[in-house]
Amino acid sequence: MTRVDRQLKPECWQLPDAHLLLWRGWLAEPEACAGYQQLVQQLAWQQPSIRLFGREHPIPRRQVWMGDSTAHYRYSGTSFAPEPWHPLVAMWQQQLSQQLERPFNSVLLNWYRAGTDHMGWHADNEPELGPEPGIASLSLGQARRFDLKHRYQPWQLQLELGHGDLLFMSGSTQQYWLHRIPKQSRLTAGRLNLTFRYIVPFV
Ligand SMILES: O=C(O)CCC(=O)C(=O)O
Ligand SMILES: [Fe+2]
Repeated sequence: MTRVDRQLKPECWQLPDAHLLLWRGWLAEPEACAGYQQLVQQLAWQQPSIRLFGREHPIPRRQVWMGDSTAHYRYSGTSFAPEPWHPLVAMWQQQLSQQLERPFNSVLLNWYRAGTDHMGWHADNEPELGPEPGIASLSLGQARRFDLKHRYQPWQLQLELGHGDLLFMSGSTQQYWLHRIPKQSRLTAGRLNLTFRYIVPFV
């Protein structure tokens, strides 16, 4: 994919308290396909447990935390050191920082092996992300539904994130809106999602 293609206008929504931009096909088909295969095969996928109402539950998907060594990530009371950058992911990180004009020093990769893997309602509002985090989310593989709902108003939005699509969430989105990847049990193919973030370094 050329630079010119990537400057295509994104889709955007006039949503109160949110700022969302979506570039369909930010990665061209061959690059997206090769990326999916490489990352699924080469990364050390984990299934950590999270504590919910006093009980430990393994997350319903696989994940890897990757980034600069200073970008620690706190999850369920524990601080995780990131895996070193995979060269392909490092290349996308640089392209995204340039296009979106902001630094990203880490990425959470989620692998949904089939439609039964999912992620519940949450916001990416951890204190180490700062007050108005910019989150760049790149999807590869099976298209999945991405739901958003306002925390205080009866407003919802459903998007579909497809192979190679880039979604950028910024401004007050994480403060006012929750998002999730619901189960779609009939889907059998896998999907990868990479959320590039900037974590205030932990020294
Ligand atoms: O898989 C997705 O598209 C969403 C991932 C997500 O919300 C997250 O990593 O915080
Ligand atoms: Fe999220």
